Amino acid sequence: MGKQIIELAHATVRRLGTNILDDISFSVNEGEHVAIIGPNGAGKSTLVQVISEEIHPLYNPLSKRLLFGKDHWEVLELRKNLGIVSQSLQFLCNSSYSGWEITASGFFSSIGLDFHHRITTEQATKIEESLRFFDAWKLRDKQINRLSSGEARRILLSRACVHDPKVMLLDEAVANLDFPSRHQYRKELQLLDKKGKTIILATHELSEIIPEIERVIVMKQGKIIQDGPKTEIIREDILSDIYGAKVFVDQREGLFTAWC
Ligand SMILES: Nc1ncnc2c1ncn2[C@@H]1O[C@H](COP(=O)(O)OP(=O)(O)OP(=O)(O)O)[C@@H](O)[C@H]1O
Repeated sequence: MGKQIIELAHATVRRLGTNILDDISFSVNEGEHVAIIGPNGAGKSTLVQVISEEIHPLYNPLSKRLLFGKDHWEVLELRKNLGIVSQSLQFLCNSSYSGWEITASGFFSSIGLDFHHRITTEQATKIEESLRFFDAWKLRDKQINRLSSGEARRILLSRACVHDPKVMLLDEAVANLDFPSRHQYRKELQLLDKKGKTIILATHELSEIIPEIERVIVMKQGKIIQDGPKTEIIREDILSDIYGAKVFVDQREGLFTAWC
């Protein structure tokens, strides 16, 4: 396992008088993959946003946020190391930018392209490579708001990967995908693993947790209440306790599903 690339200590985020992240501490090593699960409102997206510096935790003398070994980042510089498909980026799908423009905007952490954005020949090559990698080259001229959810998600993944980030931060990236598209998405995650990326994904969909993801974090009410090997956490007794309802778990071909 590689060196530590994300380290959070005592991170608290407060909204409307409530701690929506409550004294969270955790770290991720280079090349490690982590799935974050937990009930609605547990704080999963907030944690992802803290990692990407979309949200800043409250100051506390004990708190720490080290990303790639540094505690201060210029946001655009930090984003070069992160490939993000977050809830807050989903609205990109309602824009009329083409698949190519959305992918290109990953170089600038922008929403589509603006008049001052100049794409170099080298960047154009990377845009094509990223679109082809996610089998989305044929979608390059199509407006994203005219694509299906699965097609749009492939464009968002192309955007997230175009600058060859070290870490992929994926928040509910399979929402609205049909079964074959989920299958395709898992293959895309496995390709990211083969490329040596660190994958951090927040999900309700346990089948998104590909065999290569071995560590699972469970959040509830803004806290991390479990953090460990997948096989020790995705269990009926533990999930039933977390969700407050009888949860059934099945495992097949290295993938889990759960239902109530
Ligand atoms: N801007 C905000 N103002 C007030 N409360 C907020 C704000 N953003 C999030 N929250 C609250 O913070 C809590 C955590 O939200 P978050 O989106 O991180 O949870 P989540 O685990 O990702 O949920 P879900 O699985 O439903 O997407 C929720 O109770 C939510 O209502």
